[in-house]
Amino acid sequence: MDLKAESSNNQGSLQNQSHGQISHLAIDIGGSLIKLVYFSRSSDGSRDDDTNTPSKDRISISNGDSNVPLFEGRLRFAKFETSKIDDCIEFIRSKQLHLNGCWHHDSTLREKTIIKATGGGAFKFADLFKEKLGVSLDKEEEMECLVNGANFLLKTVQQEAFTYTDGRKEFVQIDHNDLFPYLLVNIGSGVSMIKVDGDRKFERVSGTSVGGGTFWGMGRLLTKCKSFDELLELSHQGNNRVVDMLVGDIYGGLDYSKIGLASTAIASSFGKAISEDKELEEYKPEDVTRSLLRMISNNIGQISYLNALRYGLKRIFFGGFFIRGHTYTMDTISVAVNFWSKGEARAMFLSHEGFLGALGAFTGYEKHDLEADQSVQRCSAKPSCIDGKLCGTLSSHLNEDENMECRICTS
Ligand SMILES: Nc1ncnc2c1ncn2[C@@H]1O[C@H](COP(=O)(O)OP(=O)(O)O)[C@@H](O)[C@H]1O
Ligand SMILES: CC(C)(COP(=O)(O)O)[C@@H](O)C(=O)NCCC(=O)O
Repeated sequence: MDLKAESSNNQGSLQNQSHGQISHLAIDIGGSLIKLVYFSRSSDGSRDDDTNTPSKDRISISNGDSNVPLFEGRLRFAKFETSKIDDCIEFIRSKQLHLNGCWHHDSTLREKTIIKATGGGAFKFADLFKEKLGVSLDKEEEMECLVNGANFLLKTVQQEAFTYTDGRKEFVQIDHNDLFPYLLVNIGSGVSMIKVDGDRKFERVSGTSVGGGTFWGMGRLLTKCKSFDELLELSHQGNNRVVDMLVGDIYGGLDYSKIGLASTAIASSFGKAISEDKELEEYKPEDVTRSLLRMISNNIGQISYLNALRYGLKRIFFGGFFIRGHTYTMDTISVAVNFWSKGEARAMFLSHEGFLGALGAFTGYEKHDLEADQSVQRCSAKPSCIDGKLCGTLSSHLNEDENMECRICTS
């Protein structure tokens, strides 16, 4: 297949864009947030139109048969609250991302643009996308997308996984030959725990409904915070000991050494509230928030560890937007895993934490390649790294808009 020729045939539909040429939009519509990943292609082979990105900072797309780059550009990330899905649709429309999801080669089918989509919203909002943008959502299984996204990142991005202990972030070098098995814990609105044994080899072994949605929902009710970030910021300033009942509160300031509990350990989350004659308004919102965050993070850390123990897994990777790169959250989860495993298991975090599902859906474009369907051959364009054939090193950072950008450096 001559992908270059097809690409230039397609030029017409792309010319009107004021930014780099876009292709392969994938979307993950979760209970709380919508995540988008799309590929923005350099039109002149040297620079991204809207970014001044040096030409070495590029992701390459090959036709799957070879590693010869056909397109260069970058993967872009964006997110929206699911409750503001209209803003997301407007964003897609304004950037014309929907015109370049999976574009049919066959002119009779050109009207039928398909976008790879995952998460419950791919079902819930399919009609809305059809009605507002005229696109069909090609549904990819959510757990499969999470695993594909995690495996892709762990194999491709140099500084993707890191530990967080005692306020120190330390990147972990992943040995590709020794990646499996591991436990993937995705903390979204709810929490899924997946035992990953290889590429496309996995089993969802557990989950809990006490997750990110619980923190955001309860936090909102208890503090009247208007945004998730405000809630996180508050928790940063709080002291959970004002709200939580500690072992020392029960044991007259002493440790309960016989069962290994320090006087400072939490005996009962929110437990102090029962013994004090105080109304909610008399507690500082920052203390309540801190206690809530700690309760939820501890609980997830503990259940994760128990599942790792159940299946003999030493490594636990945490993803999902609940973590939000928040140091206190990561610290609490790390301490919980370390405490319960007596130092045997390690909590690791992912730089692209919230985009696992969307990236996994993005890699789904590969499948069309395998199906070798003439009508969808254009879909066989894919980042060569997804194929496992690395062109370079993917690096990432958070930009000011908190949209993450990641690039492949071809040096
Ligand atoms: N800007 C935000 N708005 C709402 N929730 C956020 C935000 N940033 C992080 N979160 C947290 O991330 C969770 C959603 O994580 P995510 O992985 O996107 O899951 P889902 O796929 O269920 O939407 C929310 O429940 C909340 O705890
Ligand atoms: C149903 C879900 C897979 C949906 O994913 P999400 O939108 O929360 O990312 C997730 O919320 C979940 O795994 N909840 C926990 C359900 C349970 O195992 O009890």
